[in-house]
Amino acid sequence: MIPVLVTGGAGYIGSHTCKVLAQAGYRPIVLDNLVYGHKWAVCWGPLEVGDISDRACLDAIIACHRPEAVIHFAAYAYVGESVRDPGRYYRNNVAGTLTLLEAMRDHGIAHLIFSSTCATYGIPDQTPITEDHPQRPINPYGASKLMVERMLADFGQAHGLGWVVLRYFNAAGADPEGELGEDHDPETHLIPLAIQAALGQGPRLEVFGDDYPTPDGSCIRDYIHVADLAEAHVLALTYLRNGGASRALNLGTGQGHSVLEVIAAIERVAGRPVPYALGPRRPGDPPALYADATKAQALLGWTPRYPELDTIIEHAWRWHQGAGTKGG
Ligand SMILES: NC(=O)c1ccc[n+]([C@@H]2O[C@H](COP(=O)([O-])OP(=O)(O)OC[C@H]3O[C@@H](n4cnc5c(N)ncnc54)[C@H](O)[C@@H]3O)[C@@H](O)[C@H]2O)c1
Ligand SMILES: O=c1ccn([C@@H]2O[C@H](COP(=O)(O)OP(=O)(O)O[C@H]3O[C@H](CO)[C@@H](O)[C@H](O)[C@H]3O)[C@@H](O)[C@H]2O)c(=O)[nH]1
Repeated sequence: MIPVLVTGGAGYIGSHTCKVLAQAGYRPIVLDNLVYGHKWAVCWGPLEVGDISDRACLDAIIACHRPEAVIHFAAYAYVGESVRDPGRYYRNNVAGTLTLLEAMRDHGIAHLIFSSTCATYGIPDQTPITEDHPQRPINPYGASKLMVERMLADFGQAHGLGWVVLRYFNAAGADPEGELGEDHDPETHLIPLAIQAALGQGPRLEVFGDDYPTPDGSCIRDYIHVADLAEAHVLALTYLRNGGASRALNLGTGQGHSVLEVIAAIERVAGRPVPYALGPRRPGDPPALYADATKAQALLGWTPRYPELDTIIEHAWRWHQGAGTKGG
């Protein structure tokens, strides 16, 4: 089993990726400070509780497990909070990643896969968004991710680090086998909030804006199944290990769905209404974001297995309805 260090592997996308890594013959070593992650979500290898900005901790973990590569999920990812408290984002996402990169350099770890985001594009000039679209983030969260992308390019030039930057669109859904799911606290994402509203486990959903220049007036996003994201990481690892050149790749289905379409899909899947109210726009929300993900398909041989919105929601619904959260 090839050891791979997975920072943030107790979180939503990281835990799903560990499962697929293990199935592909890797040994995921999770490093997570458990600020947002869950112990119960680490099932396919050891959990090291620690922080990416703790150099001594990184040195000890790397010396002990000798990972061949790093998959780097650990970050804070609340857009609104990043506007109110940018320092928290630059310190954790940028400075923390710098500590990780220096440790990798000093220990001779040559490959890194990084969780970036469509939020680095800001408000797009055109959709679908291709990787060469200008990156003009409109909030500190997106800016922190773009800064890391720049650091990776520089570490590649100077130290020969090989990297794949994966720019996810909207991660959604849950493990098709029901072992894992989305359990953010606080939760801000549309699909879990709408499901919680349908289950009576949360307040009525507020639709952020119905006056956007879109067919039904609500925002359009590209929802990508978390299991498909997980698969892309394993393929990106294979790509780097086979000598592939460093690249940034969009991960999405290429299909946009409006907030009102998502609500309708949840009502269809759940067979019950989603209580919601129309509200004002949320500051910083671009009207429409969806990916041109043909590069990831061409380069990694990646094709989403669950591109249909109803399937994504079915898996999320099953997760929330069953365990809800394993943490209780
Ligand atoms: N969820 C999305 O739609 C989405 C979209 C684009 C990009 N991303 C990026 O993907 C990654 C994973 O997102 P997620 O939704 O799984 O988030 P998450 O919060 O569930 O997972 C992040 C994990 O990182 C851990 N962590 C944070 N800071 C750490 C630190 N300093 N040291 C060690 N562990 C730390 C947290 O405890 C958590 O378990 C993040 O980098 C996020 O920015 C997510
Ligand atoms: O209560 C809610 C929550 C969301 N929305 C809308 O639903 C869509 C999706 O919102 P959300 O699930 O919050 O995700 P985004 O804000 O689209 O995702 C951003 O936020 C992520 C951080 O978690 C980033 O990493 C992504 O790249 C970035 O696109 C947006 O149009 C929101 O306006 C609502 O109408 N009501």
